Amino acid sequence: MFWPILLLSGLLGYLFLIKLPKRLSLLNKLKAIPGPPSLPILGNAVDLSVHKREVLSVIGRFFQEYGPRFKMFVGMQPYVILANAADAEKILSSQTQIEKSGDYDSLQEWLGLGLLTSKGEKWFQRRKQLTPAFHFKILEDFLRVFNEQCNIFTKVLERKGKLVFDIFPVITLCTLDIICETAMGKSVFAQQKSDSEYVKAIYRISELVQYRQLRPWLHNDFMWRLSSAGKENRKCLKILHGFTDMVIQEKKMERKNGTRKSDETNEDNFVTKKRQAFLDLLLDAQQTDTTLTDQNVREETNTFMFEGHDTTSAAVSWTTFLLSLNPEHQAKVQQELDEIFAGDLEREVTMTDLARMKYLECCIKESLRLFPSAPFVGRKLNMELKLDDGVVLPPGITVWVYIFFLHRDPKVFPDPEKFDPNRFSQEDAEGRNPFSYVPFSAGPRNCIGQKFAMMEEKVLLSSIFRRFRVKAAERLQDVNVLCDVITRPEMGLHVTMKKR
Ligand code: HEM
Repeated sequence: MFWPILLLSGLLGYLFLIKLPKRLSLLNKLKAIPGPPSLPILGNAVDLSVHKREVLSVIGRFFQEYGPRFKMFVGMQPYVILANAADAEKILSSQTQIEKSGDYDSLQEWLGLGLLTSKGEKWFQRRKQLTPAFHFKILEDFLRVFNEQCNIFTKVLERKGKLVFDIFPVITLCTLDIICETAMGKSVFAQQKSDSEYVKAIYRISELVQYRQLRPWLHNDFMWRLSSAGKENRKCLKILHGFTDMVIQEKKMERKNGTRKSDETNEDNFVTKKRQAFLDLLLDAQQTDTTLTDQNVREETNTFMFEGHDTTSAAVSWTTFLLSLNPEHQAKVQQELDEIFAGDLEREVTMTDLARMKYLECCIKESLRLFPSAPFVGRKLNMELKLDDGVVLPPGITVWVYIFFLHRDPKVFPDPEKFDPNRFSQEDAEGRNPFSYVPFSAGPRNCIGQKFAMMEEKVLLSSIFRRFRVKAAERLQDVNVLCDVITRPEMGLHVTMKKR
C-alpha cells in the first residue's frame, strides 16, 4: 500500500505544484485569444473525447464560435489553432519556429529523427543534402516507374467491371508500389499481392500511429509499451525496419562487390540508364559524408516511405471521387486528355504531356483545397511569436495551422464547399495570398516531395480518366471525413467505372 500512495502523492504534487502553475501562467499570457472554457487538468479533453468522425465538427464549431484563431488545452498542454492566412504566414515562413509539435512524437518509433520529425542543425543539414534528390532530372527518371505501375493499375481497374468498389485501397496499393521502387529501388508487388508481410505492416502501423495519437494516456512511452497496441506496433516495426535494413545491406554489398548495375537492358536490347532510387542517392552521399550513418539512411528511407505514399494516395482518391461527382468537370478533363493523347490508350505519359494537363492540375489543386492530405501542421514554439495584430504567442505552446479550415475561408474561397477547379485558373488565382492555400505547407519546412507528388498524381489520374468514365456510388454528404494523420474517408470512396 505504501508504494501506490507514494506514487499517487508524487503525481498529484507534480500536477499541482509544477504543471498547474505553468498552465495558469500560459493561460494568462494567452488571455487575448478566445477559446472554449477548459477544465484545470483535463483541459478540453471532454470536448474532444468524441468518436474520431466527430472531431472535425468539434474543431469546426470552435472556429465558428471563436473566429479563425482560438486556444484550447489538451490535458495541460496549451494549443493555439489557426485558420487564417496572416497567422499561417507568420508561423510557416519563420526561419526559427521550425520545431515540430509533440503530435509527431508517435511517428518517431518508425521514422526516427528523419527529415519530417527532426529539428535544428540535423534537419537543416539533411534538408540541404536531400534537396538535390528531387531535381527535375531525377524526377524525369521516375516517370518510368509511374508509367509501369500505372499499367498494372489500369488492368486492376479493368477487372472491376461494373462493380461498385472503394477506390481508396486500390490507389493506395499503386502508390505503395511506386514509393517502394522510387525510395528503395525494390519491388514489393503490392498491387499483385497485397497480403505481403511488408504491405500489411505498413497499413497497420499507419493505423496504430493514429490510434496512439487520439489516446493521451498512451502518449507516455511506458504505458504504450505495456498496451496491446504498443506490442503490435513493435511487431510491425520489426518487419518494417528489418525490410529497410535488408535492402540497405543488399545495396551496400552490391557496391562493395562491384556488382551494382549502373545500366540495364530493355526488351529491345537497348542499354538504358539504370534509375537511381532515393536510397542510392543517400548511399552515394554516405561515401563522402561520414556523419551519415546507416541509422540515418534508414530514417530517411522510412520517412519517404511514409510521407510519399499515403499522402498521394489520399489526393488521387479524393480527386477521382470529386470528379465522379462532377461530370461537367470530368468531361473537361477527358477532353483535355483526348487532345493530348489523340485517343491513344496505350501511349505512356511523357514530361511534355504532364505540362499540358492544365485543367487536370486545377482539379487536383481544388481537391487538395477541399481535402488536403495533411489536415494540419503543428509547431512547438521555441520563442515568442508576435502576430500581425500585436498578439504575442509565448514559447512552449503548440500551434496548429489547420489547413482543412484555412482552405475554407469564404472571404478567400467564396462558396467554399463547392468543387470549382476554376478557382485555380491563372486569372482567379492572381493576387490571392499564397498562405491562404498551403496543401504542401510553406516556408522552410514545406513538402520536399511536392513536384514528385504532382507528377505522380497526374500520371495516375490521367490513366484513369483517359480510359474510364467514373460515376460516384455515394453522395459526398454521406462520407465521414477523418482528419487524423491524413485526411481520409471513414468508410472509403465508392464508385463505378465504365470503359469510354
Ligand atoms: C499530395 C501529396 C503530398 C502532400 C499533400 C504533402 C504534404 C506535406 C506537408 C503538408 C508537409 C509538411 C508537414 C508538416 O510540417 O507537418 C510535408 C512534408 C514532407 N513531405 Fe510531403 N506531401 C505529399 C507528398 C510527398 C511525397 C511524394 C514525398 C516524398 C517522396 C513527401 C515527402 C515529404 C517530406 C520528407 C516532408 C518533410 C519535409 C521537412 O520537414 O523538411 N511528401 N508534406
